Amino acid sequence: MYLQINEKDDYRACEKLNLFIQDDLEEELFSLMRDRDVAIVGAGPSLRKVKDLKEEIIVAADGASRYLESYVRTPDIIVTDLDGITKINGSSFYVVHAHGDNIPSIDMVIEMKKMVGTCQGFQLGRTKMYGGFTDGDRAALLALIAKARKVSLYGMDFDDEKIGMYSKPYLLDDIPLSERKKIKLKIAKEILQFSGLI
Ligand SMILES: Nc1ncnc2c1ncn2[C@@H]1O[C@H](COP(=O)(O)OP(=O)(O)OP(=O)(O)O)[C@@H](O)[C@H]1O
Ligand SMILES: Nc1nc2c(c(=O)[nH]1)N=C(CO)CN2
Ligand SMILES: [Mg+2]
Repeated sequence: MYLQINEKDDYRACEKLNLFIQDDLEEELFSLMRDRDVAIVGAGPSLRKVKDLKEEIIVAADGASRYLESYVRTPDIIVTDLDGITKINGSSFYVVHAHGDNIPSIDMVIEMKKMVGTCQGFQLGRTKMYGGFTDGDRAALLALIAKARKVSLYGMDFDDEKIGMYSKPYLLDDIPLSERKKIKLKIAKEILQFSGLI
């Protein structure tokens, strides 16, 4: 089993996302995290143990944003490939990742007040590439690049046998890891180890 990522589709996705980007808000995004204590929150099963966060800035990885909005506080930043969220809130800064498997969902960015777009393999126009693979490790690298004072991880369960229920809007409970998700989490773990964050 491998991920079967289609480079041409990734390119098309990046082209589409770039068409939606009017202003380059990268500096505004970085300034939210610079010299701040930043919490990066993933959607692993341990997310439901997060009751409050002391960090000044909360960055949610995709589906984790739905839990945080309901039970903790609205994330300052949401890093998403658009399949973990169902609606756009008016206050978070969105970092949207385009790839070959989310091309139709890219339309959702129209509603976002503040957005930076990222792609993989190609950097076109105003899109960015900060490194990383899954929304969680991409969010963590973003905080490092933005020069956060301290980066703390929550809801990141790379060795768990389960995918957390907040990973997708249609899940009602944690579910066993699929082969595809296992590979994705292995890549994410290696990136975070290489970055010295775990
Ligand atoms: N056991 C886990 N289950 C789900 N997410 C996890 C787990 N452990 C860590 N995470 C992190 O939480 C992040 C958010 O989860 P989510 O499933 O919404 O991510 P995603 O990157 O959008 O994945 P997908 O490829 O399924 O869209 C992941 O990107 C991953 O980095
Ligand atoms: N084409 C494609 N690219 C990706 C995908 C995916 O499902 N398809 N998932 C990712 C991590 O969540 C990162 N990149
Ligand atoms: Mg997702």
